[in-house]
Amino acid sequence: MELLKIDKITKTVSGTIEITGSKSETNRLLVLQQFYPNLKIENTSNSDDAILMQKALVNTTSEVNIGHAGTAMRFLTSYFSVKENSEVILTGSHRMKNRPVKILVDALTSLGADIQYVEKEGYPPLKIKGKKLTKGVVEIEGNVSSQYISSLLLVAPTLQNGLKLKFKGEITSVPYIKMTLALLAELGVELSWDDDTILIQPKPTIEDKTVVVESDWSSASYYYSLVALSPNSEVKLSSYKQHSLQGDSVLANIYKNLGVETTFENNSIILKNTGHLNPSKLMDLNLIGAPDIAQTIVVTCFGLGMECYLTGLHTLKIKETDRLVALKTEIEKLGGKVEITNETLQLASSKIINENISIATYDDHRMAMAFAPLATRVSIAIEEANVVSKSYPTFWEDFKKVTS
Ligand SMILES: O=C(O)C1=C[C@@H](OP(=O)(O)O)[C@@H](O)[C@H](O)C1
Ligand SMILES: C=C(OP(=O)(O)O)C(=O)O
Repeated sequence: MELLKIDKITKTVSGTIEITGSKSETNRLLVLQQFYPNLKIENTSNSDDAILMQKALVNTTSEVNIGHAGTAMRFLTSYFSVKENSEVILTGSHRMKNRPVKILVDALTSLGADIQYVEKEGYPPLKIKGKKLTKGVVEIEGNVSSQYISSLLLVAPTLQNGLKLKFKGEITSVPYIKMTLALLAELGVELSWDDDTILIQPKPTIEDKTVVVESDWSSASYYYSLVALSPNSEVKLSSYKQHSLQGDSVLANIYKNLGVETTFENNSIILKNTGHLNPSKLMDLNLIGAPDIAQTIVVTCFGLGMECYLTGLHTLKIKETDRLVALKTEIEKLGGKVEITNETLQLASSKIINENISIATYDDHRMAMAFAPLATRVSIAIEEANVVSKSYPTFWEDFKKVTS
């Protein structure tokens, strides 16, 4: 699928959709399942990134190519470092070769790992020779990506003395670190987090355990946007919990201010357009804990003609693309006005002026999915629409189901 043209939506948005398990939870549990084979996982993510992860973990060849899957790249760096007697080249897409891993590689090397850069220092591909790591204390910078920390935490209970991890400076995307710790705790790993130090005790085996993954909140964000932009709309999504491990569940609170009410019913959430919205209100949010929903929120505000000021966005520059630049470029094509710095984005209250604009997606699934709800306003086209498969392969079928 190359260019996907979406006609202006005229129908009231409604319907029921099943979304598969969180990509983040799935990728953590898949690593843990290698250490604890009696762990069973249900409602796993059907995303490309989870499938790539699953294949990489059972790889027997000399090279693993992880494509665009950043979380998988970071988690596998630690996984292969502790896999004794293995040797692998861990590589990825062109973009992956420009997403930094030095902080993680330095931390693993200080624990005794054998990792070499194959091309550019600080970036994949990596040549990793797996060995027993005998050290158990590490210091790490926390402000670039939480994935480095989660990566270390996931292998920590397999180290002979566990791990004492001390942060240097601020920490970004904290809910993802808490998710990692919560999953370890669910498997019976003893751990603590006090001030700047996390302690993980060794855990060679676990009791039989089945974990049912909650569905993906980042994927749910596109329906929040669609409902916010569509009067009288109602969409039901399964399977969600009121007490989520996913930081993106903050969506339910954020979208209250964008006219969407969330009701938890059995295992589902029902999103309803309340019609209560004050478009002259400024959306002023710090998204340091939920970076993946930034694009969705900016586009919703643009569609509603609202001003929005987002902070805590410094990690967006090193994701699938530079998401700050991508947002500015594409919103301005439609007639909006956006100002960005390295960590903030300001959207002026503006109207969509141009129709039938083709939105570039920059190999970024979230660019495609975030802009789709603007079809409630104008006919629009999405370039390379199949990029969505990175996290949500059935997105277009599901989107069509509730919009036509
Ligand atoms: O640990 C995870 O599953 C993730 C952590 C976040 O990355 P950063 O910590 O790099 O912001 C997030 O953006 C990514 O999509 C998934
Ligand atoms: C940033 C993302 O993923 P990753 O870092 O795993 O490529 C994402 O899914 O938005």
